[in-house]
Amino acid sequence: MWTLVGRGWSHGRALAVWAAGTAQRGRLEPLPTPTCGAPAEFRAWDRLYTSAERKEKIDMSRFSVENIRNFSIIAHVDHGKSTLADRLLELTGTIDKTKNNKQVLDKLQVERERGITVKAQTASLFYNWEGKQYLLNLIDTPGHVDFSYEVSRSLSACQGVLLVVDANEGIQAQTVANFFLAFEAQLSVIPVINKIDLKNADPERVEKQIEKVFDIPSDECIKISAKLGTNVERVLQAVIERIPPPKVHRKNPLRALVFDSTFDQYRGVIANVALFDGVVSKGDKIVSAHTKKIHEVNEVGVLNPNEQPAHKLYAGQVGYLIAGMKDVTEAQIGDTLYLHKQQVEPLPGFKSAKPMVFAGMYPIDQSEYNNLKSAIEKLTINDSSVTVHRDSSLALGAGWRLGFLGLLHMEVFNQRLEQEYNASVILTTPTVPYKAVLSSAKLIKEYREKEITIINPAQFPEKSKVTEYLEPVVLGTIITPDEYTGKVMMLCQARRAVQKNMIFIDQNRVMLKYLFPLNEIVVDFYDSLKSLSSGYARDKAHSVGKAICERLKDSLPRQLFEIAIQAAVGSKIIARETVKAYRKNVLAKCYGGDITRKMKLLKRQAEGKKKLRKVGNIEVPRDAFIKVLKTQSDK
Ligand SMILES: Nc1nc2c(ncn2[C@@H]2O[C@H](COP(=O)(O)OP(=O)(O)OP(=O)(O)O)[C@@H](O)[C@H]2O)c(=O)[nH]1
Repeated sequence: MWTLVGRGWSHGRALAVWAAGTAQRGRLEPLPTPTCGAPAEFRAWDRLYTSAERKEKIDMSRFSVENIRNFSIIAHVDHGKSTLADRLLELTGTIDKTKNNKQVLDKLQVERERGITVKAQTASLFYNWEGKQYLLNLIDTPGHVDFSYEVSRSLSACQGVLLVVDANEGIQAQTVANFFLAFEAQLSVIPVINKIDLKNADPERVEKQIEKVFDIPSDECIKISAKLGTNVERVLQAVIERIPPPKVHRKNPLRALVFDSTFDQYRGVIANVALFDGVVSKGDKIVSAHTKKIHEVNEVGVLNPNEQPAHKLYAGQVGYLIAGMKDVTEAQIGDTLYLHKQQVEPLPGFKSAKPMVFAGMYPIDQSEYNNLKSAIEKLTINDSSVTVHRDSSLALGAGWRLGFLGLLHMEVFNQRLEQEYNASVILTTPTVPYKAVLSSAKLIKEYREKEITIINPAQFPEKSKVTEYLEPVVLGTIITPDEYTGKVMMLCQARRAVQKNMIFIDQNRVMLKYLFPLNEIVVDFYDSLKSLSSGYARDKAHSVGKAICERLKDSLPRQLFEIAIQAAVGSKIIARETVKAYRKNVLAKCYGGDITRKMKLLKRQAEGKKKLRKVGNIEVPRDAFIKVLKTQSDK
């Protein structure tokens, strides 16, 4: 839901979170050079789990509801979720202990290259403890704020979470945001302090922070080293002891929540489901509460972490289901599946993800339009949070306007297009959506709405048609060392942010909450924040403007008159370049003759050029736009 906040509007649960003064990986890192094919490590993992090696169908009835735990790992970026997941998979014998087990659940090439989790993955772990066999369903979640939509949907299938905090860095902005997602969903939270092997680790200080910020007694924290495996077994035991089994009924008719879905070109949609009631098996006819379409189930199973077919899935369990659906829209995230002729009340679904950053995407060469179209279609099948509208531009030709959850999401999408579909694209500078409240009944009738959402700057309505413009705002959390507080506050004010809260989380760390206009932070806020803490804040407008002018100068064909290229911020010109005119030799036919005749000819030429300059339109070749846009995206 969009709720109006002051003169802006805010996104229901989306928290923009940033951290200052930390050594975490940057949001706006340049893209690594695309590589073709999978890295060696990736191939090794694939070889371990080819479908030919799948085991016999597994009998899941042996796991009664009391012996099931559904949990997730949440943390700030880089605090060690994926490493902990690897250790849990090893400890439960789900994967062999080898040195190659690095981020086993991160299957996408982009995830491995950037070392980030983008897509939440599920793994069912079988674990014997005190004479009982437990089924522990682990759902790995992305740490970056752009993917917090993935976090919240993963959490809806869980009863508890492991909240991982780095023993050196302590609580960071995203630790706070993720904790509150779990808290709102009323999940049990097990705090895990990771990386205690680091030289600068200070687990006692982090314990105190956890007590202060989340009100969790410090003796509940488990101190581990996911890298070395220290104390990881205690984490598994805490999952069993502190997280309750799911509250479900196996005798009731089937009620399954779709919490993720992927598309396989041979088998169709593979839906990840959490069963709240009933049982499902091959041959069952199921109905989607959303589309009302009937499908026959071909296969059910659990992810271990590769697909492991099962005879049946029972309430309380988490697994996958294949039912001949040809498009992920037929198994939308948040949808409820039930048995044909046994209709049930649908489970509360998810709020659909709202794209917050829009950019134009065009093929570098228009003849590639259809290939790119099909690549975008395939990729969006697996990422339903991207929106696609057809668009065209005089300069760049036919293309699309795509909506993303954030800038990193946009970069990852672009990188996946390049790596998985070999597509080369031009992306325009990202913008945020605005709303315009229309001024007259006639206009409201024309647009069939009181308020229109504008995702393309070219479609901004005239001022006379509008009573008010609204912009999206986000609640941001910044955690910074005390010494930078003043500078950070000045930066926030300069970005039109309104302070909401400020607390000291320990002697030298401050947590600030601000309401930010999204447009002010979407592109370079994180960079500015980082440069503040490293002491080299600078104004980028001049250098960016100059670089664009220089590129345009090199790309524009010369004309008979001089062309001035200027970069402006508002009405202030910040950079200028000149494309020199061709000079026709008007004196060529003037053999000898006196000097006044020559002067006259030159004067006439200068006047002609002046006139030309006034009326002269220049045609900017498509290439020039592409080159300019490329410099921007290279930044
Ligand atoms: N020294 C030390 N390093 C660790 C430990 N756990 C993880 N790391 C390192 O920390 C880095 C980040 O770990 P990941 O497991 O990828 O972090 P993550 O939280 O999954 O990251 P995202 O998926 O991007 O959110 C990697 O270089 C790990 O090797 C630990 O216990 N000790």
